[in-house]
Amino acid sequence: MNNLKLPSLPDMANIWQETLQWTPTVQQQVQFQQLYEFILQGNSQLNLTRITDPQEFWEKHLWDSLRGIAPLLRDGGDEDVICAPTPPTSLSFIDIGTGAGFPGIPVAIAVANSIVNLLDSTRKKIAFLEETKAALDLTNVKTLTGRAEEVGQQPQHRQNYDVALIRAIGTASVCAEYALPLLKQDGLAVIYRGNWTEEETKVLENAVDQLGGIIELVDKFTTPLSGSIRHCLYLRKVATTPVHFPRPVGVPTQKPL
Ligand SMILES: C[S@@+](CC[C@H](N)C(=O)[O-])C[C@H]1O[C@@H](n2cnc3c(N)ncnc32)[C@H](O)[C@@H]1O
Repeated sequence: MNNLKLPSLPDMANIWQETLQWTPTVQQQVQFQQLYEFILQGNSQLNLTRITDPQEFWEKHLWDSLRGIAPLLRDGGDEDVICAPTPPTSLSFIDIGTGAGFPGIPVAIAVANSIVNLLDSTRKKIAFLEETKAALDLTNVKTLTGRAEEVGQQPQHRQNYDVALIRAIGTASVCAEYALPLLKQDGLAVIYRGNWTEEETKVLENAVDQLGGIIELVDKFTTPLSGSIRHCLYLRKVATTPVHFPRPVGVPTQKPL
């Protein structure tokens, strides 16, 4: 890494608090900044992200990653309240197709009492994430190189995770086929989307049903800086996923459910 002065992320304490009822600690802010700098520097060798402006990085990578897990963290008393990002018990997460570490790394920074597994098929990206993990001292992060279709059939990973996160990987039914086999019974898949319609929910329902899941919530929200509309889909695993899912590499995308 060189010594060039890199831009600083904006201090968004008020917006974190207003939107998630959570404010990062000084250490977490330092880790977010380190992550930003690592990605800016890594971008010169690897195509990690086109989002490099500090405000845009904050909103589209940091805030968006944590907004996806917000409903998981509700205290159950008031449905409208989103509690600080610390689940009551330690959870095991898997981020499928994590790329430069989103949403998995911000989640690992915010939710230090949980283990976050980062899965990607590109070895170079996983090598970059190993360096990031060491530099940020993220002892709760594990990395895994592989295809979701294959990992989902491996006994050490199948039915092994409480929460599967999946952002910017194909259609929602492909995401569901990658995520649901990896979940324990009652586990939750979080699919991050931009636009979403009721018609798409109806199509997805059929795919999710075949995989042993239900659509528990379609959460629509507005991003705090640019005012964009986004959605997160929350799928609950309510039955065992049939053994032939996920189908072999390439089949979920070529013949979506
Ligand atoms: C567009 S990037 C998204 C990265 C990140 N989730 C984000 O939102 O910024 C897609 C990533 O998924 C990985 N990927 C695509 N298909 C995959 C599969 N079947 N199994 C594992 N990783 C996959 C690619 O290598 C790439 O790093």
